[in-house]
Amino acid sequence: MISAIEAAGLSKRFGAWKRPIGARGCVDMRLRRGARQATTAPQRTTGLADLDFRLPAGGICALVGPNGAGKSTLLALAAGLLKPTEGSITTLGTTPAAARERLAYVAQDKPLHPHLTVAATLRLGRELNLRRWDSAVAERIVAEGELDPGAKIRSLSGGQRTRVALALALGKRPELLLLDEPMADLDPLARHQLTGTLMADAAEHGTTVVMSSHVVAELEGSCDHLLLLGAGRVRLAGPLEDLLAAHTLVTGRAEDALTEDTLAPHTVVESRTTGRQLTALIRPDGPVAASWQPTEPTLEELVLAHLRAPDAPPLTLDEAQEAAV
Ligand SMILES: Nc1ncnc2c1ncn2[C@@H]1O[C@H](COP(=O)(O)OP(=O)(O)OP(=O)(O)O)[C@@H](O)[C@H]1O
Repeated sequence: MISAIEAAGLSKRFGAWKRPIGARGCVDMRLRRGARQATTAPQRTTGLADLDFRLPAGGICALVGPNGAGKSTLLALAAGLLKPTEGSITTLGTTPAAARERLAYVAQDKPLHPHLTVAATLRLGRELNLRRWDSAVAERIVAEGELDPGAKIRSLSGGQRTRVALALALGKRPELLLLDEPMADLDPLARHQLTGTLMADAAEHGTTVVMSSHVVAELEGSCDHLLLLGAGRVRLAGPLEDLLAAHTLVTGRAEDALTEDTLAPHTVVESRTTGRQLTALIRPDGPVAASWQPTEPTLEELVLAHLRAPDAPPLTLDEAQEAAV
């Protein structure tokens, strides 16, 4: 089965040259001459470190993680706007550059031509994608936001620009849609309505959608794959149903837990004590002791527990690997 995205040993580091800063905040030439070694040492920031994962085609993948986790970096690599430092990434079974016509990418800052009108922006979208353009969906998204087709992009609010950017992306009728926090500046009603349009359209056309978001509760019920990044690494990856089933949220009396240590056989992702109650997210290894009340976590509980416990062991559930076992 073809993968929407496949990463093998994928790393991305960003380089920057540190300049010595003098007392008044400007570059100090004496420091520059005296400490040549220090002035030219490259400062490397890790965007992604040794990522291995496979995202199957079809369905909606939620890409989550704390600020700086590497979500935007991964989306830009998948879109072919960045090149890996090491390892490889393929999209739709080929290089991101070769897949460019078949994918659409909406960056966090939604770059559009400010001097064009909404109608001219859509016309440009059509001209650039003559073979694939779906004017019906693009015009519907714009119309649902009651945007004036004659309005200049620069006169639109942030949320209205997002709507135009999504209209362009869906109008391209992509096989893979990469969205970087697409709903961040939409009001709750627009968010709800556009999410509905996006999901229905993706389901109808079999589009794979990868969507980064910090609003995890809103992804519940709409995504079927999860990729959780932390510090440039994969923390959780796999079909959402399987990841949820691999975890159990247990609650019990804190004293019982401490004295009996009944959670020891399991992998404890995170545990918290509130008053006399202890709640823990575990990956069970065998039956859970009867003193614990087990429930399946929600997506939000799963993600929050992993965000609170950045050192918890990672878990990747790959459909292909499981089928092979
Ligand atoms: N152009 C760049 N130059 C230098 N460092 C960069 C660049 N782009 C990203 N980084 C660094 O790479 C890391 C990952 O950044 P990235 O923007 O991918 O995170 P993110 O998960 O999208 O964060 P956020 O949730 O805040 O949008 C961060 O440490 C960031 O500082």
